[in-house]
Amino acid sequence: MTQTKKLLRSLAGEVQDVPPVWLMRQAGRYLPEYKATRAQAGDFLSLCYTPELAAEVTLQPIRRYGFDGAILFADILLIPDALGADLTFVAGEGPRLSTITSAQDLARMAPADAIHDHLAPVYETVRILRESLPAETTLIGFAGAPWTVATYMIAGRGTPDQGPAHKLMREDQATFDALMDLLTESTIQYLSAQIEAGAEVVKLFDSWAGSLRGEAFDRYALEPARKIIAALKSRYPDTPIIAFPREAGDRYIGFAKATGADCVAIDNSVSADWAAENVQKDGCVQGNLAPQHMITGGQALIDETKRIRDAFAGGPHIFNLGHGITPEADPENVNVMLRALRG
Ligand SMILES: Cc1c2[nH]c(c1CCC(=O)O)Cc1[nH]c(c(CCC(=O)O)c1C)Cc1[nH]c(c(CCC(=O)O)c1C)Cc1[nH]c(c(C)c1CCC(=O)O)C2
Repeated sequence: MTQTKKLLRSLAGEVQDVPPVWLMRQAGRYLPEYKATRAQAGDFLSLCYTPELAAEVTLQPIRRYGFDGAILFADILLIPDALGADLTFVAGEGPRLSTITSAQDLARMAPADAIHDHLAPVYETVRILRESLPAETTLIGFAGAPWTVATYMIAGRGTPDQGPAHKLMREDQATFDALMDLLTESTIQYLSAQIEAGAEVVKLFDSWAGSLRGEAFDRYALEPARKIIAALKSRYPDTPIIAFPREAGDRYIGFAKATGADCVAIDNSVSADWAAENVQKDGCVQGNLAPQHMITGGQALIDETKRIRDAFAGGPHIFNLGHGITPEADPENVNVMLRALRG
């Protein structure tokens, strides 16, 4: 079928004069309407698990900006929560979970196929969104990649260097590998259910891929992505998949080919010129404006937006940031970016 949605056209390999655009974390605390709905929900997890409210915050940035992609409002830590990791979000401090530092800790987790009751509200959010999004907007589902999710499950919180996860990998590889396998299987099941409910694209966030080097990158970033993508493609061959091995550096080269991803999202630690030459030669790329420009704005935001658009103009491209938009961003700067991009 020939695609009419802009985002799906780029994912199918089409080169467009004006690329489709959406922003990581586009539903978030920089928007006053998000803060209002979050207050109504009470806390972040209640927002994630209340389909009508999760759908509402997903739609807010679409109404305000007309992005080409709407990303399901949820979180990568909902899989650990569904597995029994007792997730909470401490205001101003981020996520807290039970820790996994031994085979006994891991044995307390539920099996992969037990996640669906807990995650049913997320699938319901997807169904609501497919009915309420504008016809031209593509719905993106997502999950965290096993390594990134494992770093939170092992440490019980976010860590600057993923130290606890590296330690478990080194000292008890059997437990580490078993956790990675559990997450790989859970992710296949979770993303399959999102696609069944109506997600048109899925994205795999490996936010901490950059702390894996050499053979560890192959084994714990590349290989799980390959397995997940192969399983999804065998069931849903027409659903495009975006992989985001953040801060992979030169390991971005060949990542799409090695994993079967239709698009690789590029963070802003590499230049657009470099990524166009080395990564986009294999297919669609997404990225890679530095999120700080959404705080600072001005002519630099306009110039950078155009420079990135032009650097990627020779191949399929989805315009986005290199990482999530931050709470300090000025909502008006998103309009400045959109005018520069589309004008
Ligand atoms: C590592 C990670 C997480 N979550 C996510 C990642 C991977 C992407 C990345 O690297 O940023 C992904 C994510 N988190 C959220 C989305 C929703 C969709 C969207 O992008 O708009 C997505 C795709 C909502 C959220 N997830 C979170 C918020 C803020 C919660 C709030 O409203 O207080 C949002 C909008 C909370 C969250 N969630 C997570 C952390 C560490 C935190 C706390 C830090 C913070 O507050 O930003 C885990």
